[in-house]
Amino acid sequence: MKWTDKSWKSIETIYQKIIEMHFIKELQNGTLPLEKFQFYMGQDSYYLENFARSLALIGARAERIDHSLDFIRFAEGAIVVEKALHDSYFQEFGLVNRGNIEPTTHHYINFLKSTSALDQVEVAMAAVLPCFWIYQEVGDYIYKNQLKENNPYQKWIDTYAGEEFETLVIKAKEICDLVAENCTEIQQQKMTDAFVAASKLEFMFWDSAYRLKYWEV
Ligand SMILES: Cc1ncc(CO)c(N)n1
Repeated sequence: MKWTDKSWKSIETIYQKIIEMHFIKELQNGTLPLEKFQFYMGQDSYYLENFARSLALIGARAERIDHSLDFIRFAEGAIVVEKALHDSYFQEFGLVNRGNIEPTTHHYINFLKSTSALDQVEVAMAAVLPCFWIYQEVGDYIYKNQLKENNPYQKWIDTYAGEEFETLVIKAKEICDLVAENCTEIQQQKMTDAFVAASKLEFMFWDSAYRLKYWEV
């Protein structure tokens, strides 16, 4: 079985929980309170910036030069999406600035950066894969199950349900499968562990936005 198939099986229950989340359901039918989306956007701006830094690090560390190019392009893509948040979405949704880095974002971006810097590069590739794959699955899921026209969050949904994003996800999955073939069982398990940890953090990222989870002290 491919590493990606095996690893998706191990996050199937996390994925099911994600699509049942209040945040996702309300994003889907357009009833998500603005304040929660604003919190999410501000945090996502920090997330995307640091996701891009992690992707660039992986690009620098990849064994194969074509994989370096792919990851450098992924990094560029994340910066372009972050720029779109700042240049248009912030204004459209009435966000003045992105605020501070709140606890879950802090956890997630530091997990990505430390994994990308210090762990085996194949493990780092596995750690960033849920950022692509879960968003594509969730984007497609929302797109197919929309309940309402004139959803204020439509543009956000289209970003991740589109073909352009799908192409990136296919590439990121292919690279993980390819590099996993040259890994030992133990190394492959470490890849899966990183994939599972990032998937849990994806859940927490939406959950924290729904709860407006700020630092308490
Ligand atoms: C938290 C999070 N994960 C993944 C993506 C998609 O790259 C995003 N925009 N935000």
